[in-house]
Amino acid sequence: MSAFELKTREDGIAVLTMDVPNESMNTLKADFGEEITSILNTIENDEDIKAVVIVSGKKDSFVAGADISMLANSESESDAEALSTQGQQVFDRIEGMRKTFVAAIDGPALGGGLELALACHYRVCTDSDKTQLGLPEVQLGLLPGSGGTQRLPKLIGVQRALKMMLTGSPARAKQAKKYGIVDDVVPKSILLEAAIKLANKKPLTGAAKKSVTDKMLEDTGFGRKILFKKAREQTLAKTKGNYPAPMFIIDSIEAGLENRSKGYATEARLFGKLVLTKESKQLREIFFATTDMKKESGVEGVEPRKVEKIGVLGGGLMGGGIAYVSASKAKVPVRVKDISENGIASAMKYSYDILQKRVKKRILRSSQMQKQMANITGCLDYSGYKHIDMAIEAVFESVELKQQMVADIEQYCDEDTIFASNTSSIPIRDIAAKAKRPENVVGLHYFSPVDKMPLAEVIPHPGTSETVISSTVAFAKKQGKTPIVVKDGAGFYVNRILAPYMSEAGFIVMEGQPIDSIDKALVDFGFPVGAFKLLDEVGIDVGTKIIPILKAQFGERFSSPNAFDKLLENDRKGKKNKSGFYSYKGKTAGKDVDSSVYDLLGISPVTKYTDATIVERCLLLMLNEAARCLEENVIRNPRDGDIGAIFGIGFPPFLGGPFRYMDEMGVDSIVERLRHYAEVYDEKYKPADILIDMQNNKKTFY
Ligand SMILES: C[C@H](O)CC(=O)SCCNC(=O)CCNC(=O)[C@H](O)C(C)(C)COP(=O)(O)OP(=O)(O)OC[C@H]1O[C@@H](n2cnc3c(N)ncnc32)[C@H](O)[C@@H]1OP(=O)(O)O
Repeated sequence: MSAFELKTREDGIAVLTMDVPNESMNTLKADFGEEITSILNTIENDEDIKAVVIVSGKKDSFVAGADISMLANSESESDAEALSTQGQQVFDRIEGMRKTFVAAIDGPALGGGLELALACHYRVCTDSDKTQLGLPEVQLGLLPGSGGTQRLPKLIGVQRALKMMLTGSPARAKQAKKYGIVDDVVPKSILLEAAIKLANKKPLTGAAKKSVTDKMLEDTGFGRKILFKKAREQTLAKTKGNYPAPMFIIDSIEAGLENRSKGYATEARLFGKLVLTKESKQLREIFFATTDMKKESGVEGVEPRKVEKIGVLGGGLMGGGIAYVSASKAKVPVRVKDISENGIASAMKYSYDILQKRVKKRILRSSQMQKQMANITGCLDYSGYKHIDMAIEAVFESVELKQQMVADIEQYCDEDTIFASNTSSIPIRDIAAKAKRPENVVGLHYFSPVDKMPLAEVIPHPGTSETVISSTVAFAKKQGKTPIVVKDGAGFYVNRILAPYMSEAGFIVMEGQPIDSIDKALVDFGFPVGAFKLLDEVGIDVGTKIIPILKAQFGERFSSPNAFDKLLENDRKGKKNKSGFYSYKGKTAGKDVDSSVYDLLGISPVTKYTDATIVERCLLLMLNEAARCLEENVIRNPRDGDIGAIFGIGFPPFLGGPFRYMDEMGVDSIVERLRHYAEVYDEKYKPADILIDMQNNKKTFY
């Protein structure tokens, strides 16, 4: 079966439908080459064909880019470069045709899919929520390798194109029109009609309309020098040199502005290099892991119940975030219960602020915003709770309070209403201990800020029913989360591996190492923020609360510096009360360490350790604990452990997660370093049994 079908209409406009057999989404594959060439020959030679409209035969999607799995077949940089050149040549031919090509886009047009559309002379897309146009290659450690780095800057200007390619964020329909990526946005029902209208125009390629300032910056040698210098500086500040792709994107765009053929050659050569990098391989694995996880139900073969109406208990920061993702992503009515009207108002404001921004950016229409806001209502009692399918609890961390919430839900709601607790530290079995229907109780642990962090931990206790597990997993997915099912116990998975890493950063400070030097070492290594910045963000009170719980279950290896109690006695809670490790006063709020913290801790800061030692000491404890979690079946497999760490903590994605990283480094070397620190420093570094066993049997995690 062929992936393409060309049908010429009576008016001389040919409709080229792409529909890759046996796949849910169209992707571009190297072996389409011959077929496409033959179709283009037909189009060129058939005088009855005046113009071409490219459409997708798939429901709700255009083309999702080059086939990512195909890239693994490239054995050398030149193999991968050849893939890029092949794509460039096909798209060049389309652009150079004397017949008009129009891309009619409904759903995602990403990567190579958008590059195909950019090679067409005109583009029209639907106003569907699913429509998105972007070049997300950077998220795979790649660059747009089929002319994207050359055509997008021409079409929408260098600065906007740079931003889109460096972040990988796609544009929604309205934004795409505003930026000039598409010529028109129409309802789905008239997509073909609109495309045909454009097909009757001459085959001209579009160019960005620029302001005088943009012309100065983008179209003069001097301006470009400034622009690219700044882009490189900003990129390096963000990537710390850990990701090669963004710099290569800048190089390719710059080369193309100097000279067309140099631009295309640079793009292909650098694409070839990137495909073979370790970073891109790890990022591609993350893509495959997350697509696999989208298909999993949490319990094989157990159908989830529908969750069509929910309650959120507690309107604080977490409750507000949970209400937002439920109303806006899962699109279900949410009833927020709080003990004060202020609590309800703050939960509503959480959604209002985010939605308002989206309206301003033209991602959302005002009417859509109103509809989503109308999905959130509040109450001070349990009115409106009778028929909710799930109550998600996000109240203060007290087991008695949470048990009371379970009893309330059992009293006011239906018999099968699920009670999901967003506790970050209390074992779920304790919350369920007094429940009449413990089978309905489950943990559903989000990460702050809820609207941004993609992970959710689903935590059954031994009595949770399988249907409750699969229903919770399904609902978390509807909220846009990637859920992992983890075993009940202190800290579950993510906080359990984070805690020793954070505490170790604390011990290093107590030895006198400056706070900012520790944070910088961790950020340069690839973490999104340093340990102390993170504690300030999360709240020192909240962050340290989990330590005694972990220590009670797992013992001394979870100790943290006693001196941290002094911070709490001093009412240092972090950013929320403008008093933490960093200073939150004045213009540089959050940038500089608040030096009075050293007096409080009784230390005089002096640099003692190299970045490598700091990172190694913190990281090894995290890796060792992750290995223990696998050993104890807290996580189901290394893949869940990697995704959990990347999506929940921001473990450097280019390293693939703790388990892929250990495989990459070699279990031998991890064990050797752990033993070294256990001998010279503290026995908490004693390697987990699973690591020693793997070393003896020469095993890897994957
Ligand atoms: C030379 C070029 O410049 C290089 C490139 O184009 S690199 C590729 C760039 N494109 C991308 O990064 C887009 C990747 N895809 C996505 O982000 C998402 O799949 C999407 C937003 C398009 C759709 O998401 P969603 O609706 O949740 O569907 P999702 O489950 O992810 O995908 C559906 C199927 O398409 C597959 N798929 C989607 N994009 C794919 C791609 N580019 N390559 C291979 N498979 C892909 C998925 O693996 C999945 O396969 P399955 O049905 O066998 O499990």
